[in-house]
Amino acid sequence: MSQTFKSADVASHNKGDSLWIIVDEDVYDVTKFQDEHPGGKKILQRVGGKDASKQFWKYHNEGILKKFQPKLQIGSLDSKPKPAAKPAAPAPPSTVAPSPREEKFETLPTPADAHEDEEVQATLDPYGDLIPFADPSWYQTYHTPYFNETHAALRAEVREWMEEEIMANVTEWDEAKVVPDAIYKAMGERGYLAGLLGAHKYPTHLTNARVKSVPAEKWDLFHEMLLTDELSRSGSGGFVWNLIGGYGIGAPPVVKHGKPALVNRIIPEILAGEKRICLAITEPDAGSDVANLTCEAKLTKDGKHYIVNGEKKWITNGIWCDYFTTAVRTSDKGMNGLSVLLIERSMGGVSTRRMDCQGVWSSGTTYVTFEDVKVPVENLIGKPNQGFRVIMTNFNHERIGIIIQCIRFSRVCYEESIKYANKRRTFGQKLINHPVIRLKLAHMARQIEASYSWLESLIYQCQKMTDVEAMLKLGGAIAGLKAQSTTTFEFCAREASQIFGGLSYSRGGQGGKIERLYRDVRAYAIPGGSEEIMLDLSIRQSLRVHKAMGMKL
Ligand code: HEM
Repeated sequence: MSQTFKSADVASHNKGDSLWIIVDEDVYDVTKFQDEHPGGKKILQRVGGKDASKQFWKYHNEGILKKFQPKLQIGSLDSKPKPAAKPAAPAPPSTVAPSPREEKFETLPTPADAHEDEEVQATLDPYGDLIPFADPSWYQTYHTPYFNETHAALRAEVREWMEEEIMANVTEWDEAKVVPDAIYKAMGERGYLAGLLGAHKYPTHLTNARVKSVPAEKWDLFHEMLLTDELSRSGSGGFVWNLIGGYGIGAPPVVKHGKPALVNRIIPEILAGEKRICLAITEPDAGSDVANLTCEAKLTKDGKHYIVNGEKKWITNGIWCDYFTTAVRTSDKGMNGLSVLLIERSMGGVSTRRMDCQGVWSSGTTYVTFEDVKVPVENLIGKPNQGFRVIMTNFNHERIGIIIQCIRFSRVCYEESIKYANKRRTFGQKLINHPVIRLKLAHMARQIEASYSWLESLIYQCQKMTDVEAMLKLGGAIAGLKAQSTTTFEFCAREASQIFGGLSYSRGGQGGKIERLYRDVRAYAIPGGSEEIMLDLSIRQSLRVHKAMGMKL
């Protein structure tokens, strides 16, 4: 925005027929916009020709400016400092430029002997808004044994994308119940889909896409965790599930247990973001109780195909998917009669319809029917009647994804609340000065930090173990943390809602993220194993493992 104005130039545009306002030293022409302003036109006219920054920030959050700037901003005041030139390539993590709203931060001197201690890594530069507990502590100069410069570089890359192309649109997409295909495609091109496979190594053999800021050979599970975490800053389960809800649970079983010919045929296009895949397990009558699934697959007499008939319900992304990683019954022996088949929409007999749900609107929750779908035996994932094992191995990855999202959504609730509490005044005080509000924030923060520390430690264990070892040894703890993170999310959404009051009861606006997340809670507390099932499993499974280790009771 090259045009500059003096305050006096702006002052003359103070009537309905030519109405300009100033926000943060930028000049906006709201003449045409005033009639559509949701807050009314009179309120704009009252500040016509003036600096309306104070009033603007009282009623809006940052997203509004980002969204309307291209349309309404006509220039800046001559008093506004010129922005620093943007680096051409992503800045190395040690020189990540603070955003204009960031405060300058003086890094405390590090004890010289810290570098001699191998266990203590150098801290990374401060990043983000530096609100305590609103980001993981390693963003805020605290020591970390898990994250290094490659993680910091990925963080900068993803956050830049989110800020520039995603954040301002999330509400609109959620209301429209869809995310543009171009965003999913970008997930492929940016190498993010490949990085989210839950594999210990970046799958260079299946894709040419690379993550710009992280060399493929350095990719680890903490990069994957960070990627999901940063995507979740959107504050929309619908957005995150649209991008990774189906893919993140539908693709890994194929890559891990599918025949090489099948993997090589379908996975590259999926990783490129050109084709979509989902996981179809749950049925109208069987959720966590997977041993009772009834969708049947009968082998043809010539042994070359399965004929699949049955229904699947609450299938994330189903309406948009080309491929369905599907649990089917191939014999009547309970959990020993399940198999997993990769069903392709192009085979015919596959119908999908959108389900209207309480939350995660843009995720495409789907009811699927299979009618005499003829599936070649080459599409069997794993061995016949051993599908239960494939499904179980997948659950850890699914649950960890849910945990990461829930913890970040809890942080979003906390962050939005603490920002709002620092500007909203009641009874002559800012909300933050009321102890009852600080108590709410403290209860949110303690649960967020406890959950996140457990998450980091479990990711580290996963990084060190094989999938099978992790499935056996960590299944209990991961189930426990899933329940911990969903209850934390529910708590934070509720408390944030109390802090925002009516603003989180109506959709959109300042409390919009809270209203949406409050509706999204159940989409996390129920699927992937409900809280009740998770808590029970956490003890049962852990006891079983520790008995095998030689536990003495
Ligand atoms: C660039 C200028 C502005 C734009 C683009 C804008 C945009 C919007 C939008 C999109 C909303 C709907 C609620 C939301 O999504 O947050 C809104 C609501 C509102 N705006 Fe503005 N606005 C501008 C300036 C102002 C100014 C200067 C004032 C006050 C002097 C103001 C007062 C309000 C009020 C009171 C509401 C209703 C808030 C509520 O529902 O709680 N706006 N505005």
